[in-house]
Amino acid sequence: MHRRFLQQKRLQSSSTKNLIPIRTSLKGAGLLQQPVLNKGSAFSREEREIFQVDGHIPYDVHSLEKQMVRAYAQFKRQPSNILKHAFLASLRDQNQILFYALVSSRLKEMLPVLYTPTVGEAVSQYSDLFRRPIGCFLSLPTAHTMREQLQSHANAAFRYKYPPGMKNSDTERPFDIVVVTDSEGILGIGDQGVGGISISTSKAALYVAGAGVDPNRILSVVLDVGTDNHTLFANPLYMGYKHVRTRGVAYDHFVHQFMMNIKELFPGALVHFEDFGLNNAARLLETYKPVLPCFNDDIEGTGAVALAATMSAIGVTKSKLCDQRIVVYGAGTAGMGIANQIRDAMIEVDGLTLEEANSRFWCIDRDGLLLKSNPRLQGSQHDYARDDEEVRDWTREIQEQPNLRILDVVKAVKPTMLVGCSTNARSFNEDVIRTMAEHVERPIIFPMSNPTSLVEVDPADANEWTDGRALIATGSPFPPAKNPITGKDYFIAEANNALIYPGLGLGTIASRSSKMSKGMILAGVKALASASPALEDPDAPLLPDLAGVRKVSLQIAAAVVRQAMEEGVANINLKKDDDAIIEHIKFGMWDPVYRPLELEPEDLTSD
Ligand SMILES: NC(=O)c1ccc[n+]([C@@H]2O[C@H](COP(=O)([O-])OP(=O)(O)OC[C@H]3O[C@@H](n4cnc5c(N)ncnc54)[C@H](O)[C@@H]3O)[C@@H](O)[C@H]2O)c1
Ligand SMILES: O=C(O)C[C@H](O)C(=O)O
Ligand SMILES: [Mn+2]
Repeated sequence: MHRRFLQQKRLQSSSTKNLIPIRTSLKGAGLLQQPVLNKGSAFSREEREIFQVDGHIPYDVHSLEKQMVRAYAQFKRQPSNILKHAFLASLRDQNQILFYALVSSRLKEMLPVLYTPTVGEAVSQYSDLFRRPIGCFLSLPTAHTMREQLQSHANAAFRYKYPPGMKNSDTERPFDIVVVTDSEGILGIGDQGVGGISISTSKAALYVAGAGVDPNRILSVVLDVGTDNHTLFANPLYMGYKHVRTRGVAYDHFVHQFMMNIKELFPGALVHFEDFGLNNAARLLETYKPVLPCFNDDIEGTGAVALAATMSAIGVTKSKLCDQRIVVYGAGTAGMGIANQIRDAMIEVDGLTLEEANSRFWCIDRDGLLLKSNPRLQGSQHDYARDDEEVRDWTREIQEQPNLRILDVVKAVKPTMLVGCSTNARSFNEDVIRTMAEHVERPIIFPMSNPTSLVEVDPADANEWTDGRALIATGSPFPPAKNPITGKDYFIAEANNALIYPGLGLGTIASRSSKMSKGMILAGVKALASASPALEDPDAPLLPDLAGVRKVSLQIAAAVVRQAMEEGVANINLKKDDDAIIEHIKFGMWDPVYRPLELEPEDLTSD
């Protein structure tokens, strides 16, 4: 049995996998309405006859390529990015293959529409633009039937049925990945109530387009516990639970009920937490890490991509991680995630002690520089809070500031690296950047806040104020900046977690791991850093282009699988050999191609 499976696996591991027929009993209008199976004008003559599609569609048969030409022209005709986003959502709802084929073929152009920054608008205008629901809406008042609601999604998810003898992707659990948000901290735009579903569906789309995860094996969820957003309350069209945001015991109970249902109904599935609020994100991750495979994209994904960009930058500056003096501006979910990830790497790579590594960071939040005397410190902030004594050594001019702001800290610390996760637009002003650049040859500057309007500094400005010396990475996509000295374009690395989470997720599910460990994340970071264009050319971007994420994801996933096997958390029977690992991952990847359709045998006999 096992040998036969391996033989089939070998047979199917090339592109022939895409030619395995799918069995269905759907016909006619029913078939056209199933986005997973619908081919629209691409149903072949034979399929049209067998599946009674004739009459439901114009006569001519079109290839997927021709359909993409038409869909792209329609996309281009949409007058704004938000309408382009809505167009793509409709396409996804009609024909899943065409949607992913189009998006994958033009990732560079489509990503900013499908994802950041446009997804921010899609979330905030969700109730106004609503057409058809995609995803799973778990609302607090209907918590008593949560299990049935999740089960109903599992039942409704399309499952491929391959002919006997072929591997069936319908394995023991209905979903491999569950992307969930409670919408309290969407990007930098805060509480967005039920509209947060669009961040979940958008992150899910990137697992597919960016890493080849099967779209039918991802569940996108919003936990609707109410909202404190007054604009949403004032909107008569608002579609969520109109109630102040539930907090405390009732909130924790609801989240716990959700997590326990996932564990029981979808055993081993990876839970991807997205855009939870500051008071919950780290706490929930810590609570559930030991319970089931889970991952917080804003903490771990952002930390991971920032660490990869940092490794790449220190390759250019020819320095070590432990040589960096790092100012983190905005000590929240993402800021602390980044500090923790870089700090842990200083320990692992450079052999620093925890204390030594912590001492390389100066973190600033609303109250200014985090000091040990501050009674409002929370979570990881305690690790990085500076001794009040230290500040007493700073110049009188700095000490006399009411609370230490970014410019004061930059003057005193002379950082090599400045990271922004504050949502405070344009806070890295000319003074801050010029002061930093006075003391360091190649200032490393990562304004990470999203969407575009919230960026701490426009990379074009940072580039100009540093005479083109800055090594820059941003959270949202930006056009290249001109080097004021050489006149050459400097391409800005997009340090968005989307460059790494799809690969981390793919590696975790491909290894069927019982968790996503720190070691697995670090392995993924190293794989991403080793794909940096700046390794070859110091004037090239610090990270590979997000448009090439699918290729990078495979390398990241392979590193993750290898590490999972080494740590003994993987649940697969595979040789620890790079080719075997890559082959195994590729085998499980989903491609947007039309597979031949075959009628269920019972339908054949009953006809
Ligand atoms: N590039 C990426 O991949 C990526 C990933 C995650 C988050 N982000 C971005 O980072 C930003 C923060 O996200 P988060 O999830 O950490 O939010 P968060 O609310 O958890 O943290 C924001 C922190 O900034 C602080 N802050 C706000 N205004 C400030 C000010 N004026 N001065 C100093 N500190 C201030 C807040 O007190 C809070 O601690 C968002 O814009 C988000 O889009 C980017
Ligand atoms: O969603 C993004 O673009 C990245 C990140 O998860 C964020 O919250 O900003
Ligand atoms: Mn996020």
